Amino acid sequence: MASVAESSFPLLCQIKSQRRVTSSTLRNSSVVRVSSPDFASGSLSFRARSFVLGHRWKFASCVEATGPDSSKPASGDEPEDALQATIEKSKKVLDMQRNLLQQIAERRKLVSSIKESTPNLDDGKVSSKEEYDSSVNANTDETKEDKLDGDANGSLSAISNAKSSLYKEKSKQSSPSVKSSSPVTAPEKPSSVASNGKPWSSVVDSSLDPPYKPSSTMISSEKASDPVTSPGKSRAGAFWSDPLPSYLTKTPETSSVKTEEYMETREEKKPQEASSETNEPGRDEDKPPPLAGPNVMNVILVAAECAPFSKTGGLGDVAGALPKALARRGHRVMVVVPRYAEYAEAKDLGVRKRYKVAGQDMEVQYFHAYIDGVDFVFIESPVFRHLSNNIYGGNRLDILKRMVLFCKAAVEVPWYVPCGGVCYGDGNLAFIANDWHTALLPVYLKAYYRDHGLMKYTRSVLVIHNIAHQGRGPVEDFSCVDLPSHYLDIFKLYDPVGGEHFNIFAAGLKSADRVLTVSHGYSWEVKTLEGGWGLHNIINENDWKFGGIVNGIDTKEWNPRFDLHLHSDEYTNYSLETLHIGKPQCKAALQKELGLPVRPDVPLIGFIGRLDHQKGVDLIAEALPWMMSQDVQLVMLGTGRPDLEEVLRQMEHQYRDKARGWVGFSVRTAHRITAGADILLMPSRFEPCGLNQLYAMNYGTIPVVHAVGGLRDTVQQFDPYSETGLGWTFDSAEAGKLIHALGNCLLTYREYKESWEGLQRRGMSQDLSWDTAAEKYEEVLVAAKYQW
Ligand SMILES: Nc1ncnc2c1ncn2[C@@H]1O[C@H](COP(=O)(O)OP(=O)(O)O[C@H]2O[C@H](CO)[C@@H](O)[C@H](O)[C@H]2O)[C@@H](O)[C@H]1O
Repeated sequence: MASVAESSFPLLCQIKSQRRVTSSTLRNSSVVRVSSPDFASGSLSFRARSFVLGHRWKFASCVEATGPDSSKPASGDEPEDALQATIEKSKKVLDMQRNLLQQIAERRKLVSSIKESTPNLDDGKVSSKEEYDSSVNANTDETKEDKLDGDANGSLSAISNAKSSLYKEKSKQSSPSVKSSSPVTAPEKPSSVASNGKPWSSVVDSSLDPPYKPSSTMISSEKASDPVTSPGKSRAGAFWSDPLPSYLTKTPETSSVKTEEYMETREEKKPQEASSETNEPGRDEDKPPPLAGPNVMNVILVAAECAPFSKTGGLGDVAGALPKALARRGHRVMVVVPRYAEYAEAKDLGVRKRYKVAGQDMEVQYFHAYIDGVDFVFIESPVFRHLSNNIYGGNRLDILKRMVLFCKAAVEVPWYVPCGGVCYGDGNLAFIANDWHTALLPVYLKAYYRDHGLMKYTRSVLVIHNIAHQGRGPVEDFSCVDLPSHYLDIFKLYDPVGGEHFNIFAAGLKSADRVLTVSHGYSWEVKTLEGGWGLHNIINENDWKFGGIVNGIDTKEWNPRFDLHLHSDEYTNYSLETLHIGKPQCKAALQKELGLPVRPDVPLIGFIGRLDHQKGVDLIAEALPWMMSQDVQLVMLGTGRPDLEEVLRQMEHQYRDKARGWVGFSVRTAHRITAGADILLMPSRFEPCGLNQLYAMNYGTIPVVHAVGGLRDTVQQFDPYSETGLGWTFDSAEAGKLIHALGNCLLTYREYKESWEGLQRRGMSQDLSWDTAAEKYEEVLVAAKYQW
């Protein structure tokens, strides 16, 4: 075992000898590390008590040490000086006492936060299991195959159906008329061609933040299906392209899964009224969040993508923003990401290392940039080069090898990469791995180090952004991951159709010290047969270390006040105070840019996202005839499945006067749609968190969403009677439900202007920043740190 690890990791031997020298230093350097064997076996409350008692003892010693000194001869000549000295000493004692009391209070807070972040340690686990069992039992009269639905990519529509009978829409408005409205008289002649005369739907723009150049990016639909030019699609299934087992690809009739418990876990939003200056979005930039104090840790987030350097979707956004929020709390934070391209900010650190991947020697280099308080470390290797637009592309084994190399190099970054001249080291350190791509990291941490008594104080947290993608393959793939043979078992997962297979996410979930997902709703869903995509049993077995934290947003990047993409082409920045002027200006600019009639009165509906089954694009397609019969405009931006890209092209072709389909990946266009649209549609079949609805609300754009996963956590249904809520929700992934919700939304837009403005203001007034979520991450990291 050791020989496998040591042959692959020369560092291992090196560290072993170094550790003998440094372990005591490291132990002492940890702010609040509990390293004694007594503490390790003790309960949290015991640790807390011991800490407090320890301080009491110290305090007693202090009092003794600072008490009257009998060894000093009494001097009758200087009674005042002696008195003064005693007073000074007493003051010092009081100060120390105050300090200690404060520390004790902080300790208590820490202990209670640890307890709160491990609510399922005892009884929670049981209730959760019961919840799960009851959900499964509720379906016993259906076969597994009857319950699940999917397309070739294994997307699952069961969740939405499961919720359908349970979440009663609170709509109090009349259903929309589905009759065609009279044709719109356009003040300006609509045009479905871009300035170069090409149709918008044929534009493929796959650069991260590109200037729009339609003429040079025109491609045929065949080319659009090429993973090289369709980054979003490749993420959805290019790696594990083998079809998912049929138990994940059947449709449930209905499901009677109980959601009461789920509803309880949902955090209600408490939107504030948005009249004051201080409520403006972006204000939180001025007010740093509270510092982590004694909880300060070294944190290394490892992800396959990180905005703005590399991005195919929400994972990139999270990897770009969460670390900054953690750094703002005072943690030392690093992001490790592959170097897919040359990034001007990143400099070669001159460190070279070699790793064996499936028997092949591979060299990596490390590039570094320090931005917004965060160390960004880019791992350079020929296997990552030029993959910016195809991060998850290539054949299964190629991608597997890339991720093996990446995780092997990333787990050693704290030893080799001197950021600001100093390596992070392994004391007081936590890794945050993300999705299956980096799920090998917790396994390597364990197999190569902790099993050998190394990196004992390093913890790993694995975050599930989308459980539908798992790193599946045949069992033989185990030979590529370079682990001792007894590790094979944790990768094996039984599949009713394909039998036993190799599953990277399964191994990561078992090995990580903590597991998180990106919303409360999704944390419930992944424990169910329908939402767990075959991993629900593992998650339920590890419920004690599992939780959900709703994503935040980068309020610098996605803020109408500062948005750089609104600086040109007649767009403008705006805030709550200038919403009346700024948003209509952005809408007009968007209509103009898209070649749609510039009409302030027509509701402009947007959609942004990967074109796949998850995002419910087919539901929009089904609802399209009704939508196009209304006096509305629609713009859809996305890339992915060729058939759905074709839907966008067809839509634009058929409804040239009111619809635009932008096939491609354009960050700038995403920002402009978010600012210029009145309504954002998100009919996702499942949505672990969803960021676009959060961005939309921050821009005064009203979300209409399928109430599932994070969408349900974050979009509270509008109630016209109490004038509360943030948008419209519908309870099952059906076109009819979407039409109903959108119809109510359109009615409010047209007839109830004040209600509409209230919705906008409530949305914009929320604190959607990462600061709140970062504090919760911190609690989980601290809990992991004290977990033995
Ligand atoms: N064609 C295009 N052009 C430009 N930008 C585009 C685009 N298509 C998508 N985007 C952008 O990509 C991001 C997508 O965010 P989502 O939350 O919808 O992510 P996704 O499903 O990829 O991620 C998963 O991870 C995230 C993060 O945890 C979860 O929120 C989510 O539910 C889960 O499915 C947004 O910033 C969006 O603007």
